[in-house]
Amino acid sequence: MTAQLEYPDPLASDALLSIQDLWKVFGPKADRVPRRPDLARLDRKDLYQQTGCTAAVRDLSFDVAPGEVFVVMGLSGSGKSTLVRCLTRLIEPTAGSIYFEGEDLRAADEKRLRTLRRSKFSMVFQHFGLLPHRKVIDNVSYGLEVRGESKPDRRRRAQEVIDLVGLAGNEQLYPEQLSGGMQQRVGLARALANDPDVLLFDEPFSALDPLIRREMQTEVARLHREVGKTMVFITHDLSEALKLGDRILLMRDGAAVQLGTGDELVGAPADDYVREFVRDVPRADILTLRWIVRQPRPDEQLDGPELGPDVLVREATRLVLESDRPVKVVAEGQLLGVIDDEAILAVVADPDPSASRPQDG
Ligand SMILES: Nc1ncnc2c1ncn2[C@@H]1O[C@H](COP(=O)(O)OP(=O)(O)OP(=O)(O)O)[C@@H](O)[C@H]1O
Repeated sequence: MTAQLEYPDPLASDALLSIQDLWKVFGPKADRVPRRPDLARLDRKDLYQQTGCTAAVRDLSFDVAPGEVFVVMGLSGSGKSTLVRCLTRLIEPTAGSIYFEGEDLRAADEKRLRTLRRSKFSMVFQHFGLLPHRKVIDNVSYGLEVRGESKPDRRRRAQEVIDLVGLAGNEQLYPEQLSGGMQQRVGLARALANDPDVLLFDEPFSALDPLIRREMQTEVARLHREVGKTMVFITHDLSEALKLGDRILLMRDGAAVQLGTGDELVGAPADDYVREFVRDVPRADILTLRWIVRQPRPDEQLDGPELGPDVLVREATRLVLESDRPVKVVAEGQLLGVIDDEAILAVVADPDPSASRPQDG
């Protein structure tokens, strides 16, 4: 199975965000590029040579489901920041449509957009964007102040989210008195204070050192479990994408290379570019038994232990290797197939992701 790019129908879908045929082209007479197939199909270099334009976002279509963590991943310059800014029209798209809760955002006027940006979306930036002369509590409640909420309401809500992100006790400090990780917690608290429908993260942890970065990823995963917000999360870091993303959109030169779950990218890379991207991922930590189950042979005894298809290969390794019979993979009482030592070792020991193929069911 190769993960498919999705082409959503905003009227039919229950997506929170639905993006269709979205383009952002920078340069002279940019709007001719999406309209003219002879220009639209040029690669980055040729497009620039012929028109002086760069397509930062190139014909993207995808849905984000309510409650989903949707990760946009790609190397520097692949168009991630431009894409996330197009979603709320902080950058005006050149072509395509954006539906949010069924509303056509490209038809919204500036006043409506400001209201939406203030009440429905919150952004968390790489460089925190905190106000240096305001204490933590006042940074967190700033958005509520802009919205005109009363002081007691602001304080109550700010304290709630400060507690939620683990900043209690630091309310009266100024940003410069905090470490990078703590400053980003303030950024998170500020984003949550507005109680938005969607949190947009633009490489929020890139400036943090690796240990703090991992801690913050765990924090975001926990917050997501606790508050269940829809998140669009931009990163160039594959392990971060795999850790956080329900689905991952991999971009290259503005275009979608693959959209799928982490295990789809790792187990069924759409092309050599994705294969190279995921080459060093420990596959046993990402692939589930679904990817390596096979039909039993007629002579095989089917009285071995049972596991579900969504168990990670790493977690199943010991049981499978210790069992003298094939382990059965069972979902809802139905036998999907079996796993043997060979299948496990192929994933644990074989670095080539093209070796695995998922089984249906
Ligand atoms: N205002 C602009 N004018 C012209 N070109 C731009 C502009 N903004 C972005 N670009 C170009 O669009 C492409 C995508 O940029 P973008 O910043 O969205 O990528 P990115 O994946 O977010 O990269 P990074 O991680 O380095 O921020 C790049 O080639 C960039 O040079």
